[in-house]
Amino acid sequence: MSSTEVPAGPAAHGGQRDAQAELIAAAAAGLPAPRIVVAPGLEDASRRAAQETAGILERAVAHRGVAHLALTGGSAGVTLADMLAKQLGALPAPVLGSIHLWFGDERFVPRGDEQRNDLLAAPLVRAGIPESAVHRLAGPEQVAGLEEATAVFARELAEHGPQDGSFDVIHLGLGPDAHVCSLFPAHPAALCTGAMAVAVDHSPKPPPQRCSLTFEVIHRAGAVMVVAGGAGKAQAVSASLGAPDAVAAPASCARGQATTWYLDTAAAAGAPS
Ligand SMILES: O=C1O[C@H](COP(=O)(O)O)[C@@H](O)[C@H](O)[C@H]1O
Repeated sequence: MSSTEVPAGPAAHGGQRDAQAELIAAAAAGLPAPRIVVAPGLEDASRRAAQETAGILERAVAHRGVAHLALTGGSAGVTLADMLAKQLGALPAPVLGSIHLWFGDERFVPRGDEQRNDLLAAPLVRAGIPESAVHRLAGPEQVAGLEEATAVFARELAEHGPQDGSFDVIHLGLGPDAHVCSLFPAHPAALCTGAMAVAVDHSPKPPPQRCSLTFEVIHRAGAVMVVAGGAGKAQAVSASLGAPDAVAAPASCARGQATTWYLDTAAAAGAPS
């Protein structure tokens, strides 16, 4: 099945969508429950995540000669990128030269547009990650449309991405509606199975066209790190740390082989005690 086929898309009937939602929730429920780390502020929470990320990537390069990290956008993405640049800047050049950067989701707007998540790669490139190892979604000025951009991205993932689609680390921000990547509540694209990347049209959050990794890829990751700060995220935290439900709270299905939520105290107000 190609990445551009969205089996749970508008053409999919309700029963099919229900079945895919159940499949995703069951897969998430079979993975280890998230560990929760609470820090005083978003910067501290991001620093903790960045420290653990740098350690995992360094060990991956030592073992396999290569490491793959998917970054997030949004408020957490900004602090995470800065903290990570500090941590990675301390690693030897050959390690930095073996790290590949991807994006858990990207907005389908022109390259360089301020809405692009991939602008967050800048501090990491300044820290020593080669620009050639930054894997960016094509913009509308480069391809015919979102479907083609998603297909090209999925091909790049298959050819140059992690073996078996297993990222070493995936960073995820948390939307106030409990979305992760561009997998939104009640949006058919969130239920895509059988593909690594999915085209997300009519996103409830602007811009309306995006490309996202799927839950299948998130579930295969060695480490999934959800980072969130602020009281505005507390309700989403509460909705997401219960039983997995891909439709009502996609973040509840955001689990990998190991999952950690790094929260500041305000966001952690929504976490179970
Ligand atoms: O649109 C997006 O939103 C989420 C969360 O963003 P925030 O600004 O509410 O923290 C982000 O994780 C995702 O990567 C991004 O594209």
